Amino acid sequence: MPPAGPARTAAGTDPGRDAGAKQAGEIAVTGLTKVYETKKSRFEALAPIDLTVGANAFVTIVGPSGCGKSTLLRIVAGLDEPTDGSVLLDGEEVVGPGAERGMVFQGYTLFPWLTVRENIEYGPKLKGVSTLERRAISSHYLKVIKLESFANAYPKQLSGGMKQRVAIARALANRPKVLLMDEPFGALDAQTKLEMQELLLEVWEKEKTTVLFITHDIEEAVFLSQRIVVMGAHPGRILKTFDVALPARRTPEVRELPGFLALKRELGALLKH
Ligand SMILES: Nc1ncnc2c1ncn2[C@@H]1O[C@H](COP(=O)(O)OP(=O)(O)OP(=O)(O)O)[C@@H](O)[C@H]1O
Repeated sequence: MPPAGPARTAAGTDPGRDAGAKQAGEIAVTGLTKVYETKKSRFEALAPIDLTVGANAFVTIVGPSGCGKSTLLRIVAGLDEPTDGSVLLDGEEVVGPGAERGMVFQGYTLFPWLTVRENIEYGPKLKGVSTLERRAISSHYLKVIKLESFANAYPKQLSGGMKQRVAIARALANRPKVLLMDEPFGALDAQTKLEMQELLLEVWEKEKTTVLFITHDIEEAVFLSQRIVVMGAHPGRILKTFDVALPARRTPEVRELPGFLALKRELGALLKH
């Protein structure tokens, strides 16, 4: 896990954001390619990709299995290198993992030997943030994810949805400008998934973090996103981008709107080919 960013607030204030915090979080991917090469084979995973994700935007990538979604996200995270092209975060080239980019994956990546609170405080602790400030940060995010009463529980005592809430809080505790989420709700049951989607939107509105989100679930993409990027395979490339013209506040009723259903249908048809 990347090290934490500096905590900029004193205990007792809202450590989510403060006036001095650096905002923004614009991702600019330009001419990005990825070729996996061995002595015997050459596989073009990503053809040139150009994609801008504005600061505080919520952008989702959908596409068939193997089209390179995770590869693209890993390169944006700095966990993998592009073959060509670049990723800029607020104009600065991404050359490795960094605290300003938080990751949440499908698998539960919590430390089983740490409590929920200790998991959330892990990043700030690595960075040398004082005990008092760490406590303020974890208390804030425990509230954000609505798990205050589980602060001292261990991951094995939590349900799948609760674990993913902690994973989100742990990423946020590093004060990232960007949250990179790779199928974070893919392993959850249908009802928990819906609850997590609503919680994530609440968190996103509150924390003003840019979100780049991968999913296989078209309904999830339409419900969450301001913009949906559809990728195709062989090689991985962007087929089409949709701006989601739905009310900014995504209440459950939004799922019944004609515009919601029409976009879901259009995406479904596009992904069938
Ligand atoms: N380290 C690697 N070496 C060789 N090929 C790889 C490597 N990592 C990924 N690939 C290939 O690159 C392609 C894109 O993989 P990637 O995991 O990015 O796809 P994806 O769209 O995220 O798929 P899924 O939706 O199934 O998770 C796949 O064909 C995969 O086999």
